[in-house]
Amino acid sequence: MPVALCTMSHSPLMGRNDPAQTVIDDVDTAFENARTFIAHFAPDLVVMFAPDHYNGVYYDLMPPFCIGAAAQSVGDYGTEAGPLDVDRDAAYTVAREVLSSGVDVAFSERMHVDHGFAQALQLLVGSITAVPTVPIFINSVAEPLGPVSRVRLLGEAVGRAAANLDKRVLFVGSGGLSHDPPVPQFATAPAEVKEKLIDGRNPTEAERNAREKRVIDAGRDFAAGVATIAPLNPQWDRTLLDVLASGYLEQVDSWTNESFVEQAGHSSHEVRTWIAAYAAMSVAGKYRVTSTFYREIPEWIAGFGITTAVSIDE
Ligand SMILES: O=C(O)/C=C/c1cccc(O)c1O
Ligand SMILES: [Fe+2]
Repeated sequence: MPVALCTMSHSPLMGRNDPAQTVIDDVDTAFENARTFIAHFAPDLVVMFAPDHYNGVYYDLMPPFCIGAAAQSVGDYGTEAGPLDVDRDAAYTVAREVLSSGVDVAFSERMHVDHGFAQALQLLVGSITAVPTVPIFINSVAEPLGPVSRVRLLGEAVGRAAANLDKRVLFVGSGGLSHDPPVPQFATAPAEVKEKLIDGRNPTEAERNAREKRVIDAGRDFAAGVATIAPLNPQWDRTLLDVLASGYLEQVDSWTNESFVEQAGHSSHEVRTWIAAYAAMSVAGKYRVTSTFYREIPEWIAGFGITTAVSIDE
C-alpha cells in the first residue's frame, strides 16, 4: 500500500496575532494545497507525530514517546476538544512493532493531547475525527531529552509497522521549525509553575486564559522586535528542510540537543516530529518532496513550514 507525508508547523497564535494579510493568504494557499494533496492520496489512516506543551503530558510521568490507543484533545487555544477517532488496532500493531524494534515507547489508553495534534488535524483533514488516526506523542519540550537519533529510529519502526497495516497511511509531523515561544523550563521555573508542570491537568478557565494571554503577548512583542525570546533562524530551517528532502536522514544524528536550542530556540525540538515522519516515510523506499512552503512569521512565533512527500516508487 502507498504511503504519503505531510509535515507542518503549528501555532496557536494563528487567528490571534496575525501577520499581514498577504502572509495569511500565502499560508492559506499552502494549506489548501496540502489538503488537496491529502484528499488526492485519500488516506485510510493518519499516523501523526506531535508534541505536547504541558497541556496533556506532565512531569508526573514524562515519556520520550507515547502511542495512544485512545486520545482526548484538551481544547486549548480554542482547538476542537474531545476524543480523537483513534484506530486502536492499528495503534497496538504499531506499538508492538516499535517495541520489538528495541525502541521503548510508552502506551496510553487515555492520552491527552493539545493543539500540537488538534490544530494539525483540523487544518489538514478538517477535524479531530475526520480520519482514523494513530497519535504518537514525541516529547519536545521537557528536559531531559534523548538524542535525536532515537527519534529517527522511532520513525523507522513506525514506518515498518505501517507497511504491514494494509492501509493507505499518511504520516503527519506537527511542530517546529525554529521558534522559542515562552513555554516554561522546569529547571528555571518558580515553585508554583514547577507544580503546574508536574501536575497541571484541568486548569481553571482563568489559569488557561492567563497562560494563553502570556503567549499571545509574547507574539505581539516578538513581532514588534521587543521580546527577549530567541530569534527565528531561517537558515537553520532551510538546512533542515534540505536534509529531510535529501533522504539522508542520518545527518541529524550528529546534531546535539544543545545545538538545536542555541541555533533555533527551545521549541525547535518540535522538529523531532518532522524527523520521525520522514524516517517513517523512508522505510517505503526513496521519496520525493512534492511541495515546500516556508516563511518566517514572527507574529506566530514560528519559522513556519509545510511540506508534502510521496514515495518515488508509487
Ligand atoms: O502556548 C504554548 O504552549 C505554545 C505555543 C506555541 C506558539 C508558537 C509556536 C508553537 O509551536 C507553539 O506551540
Ligand atoms: Fe508547539
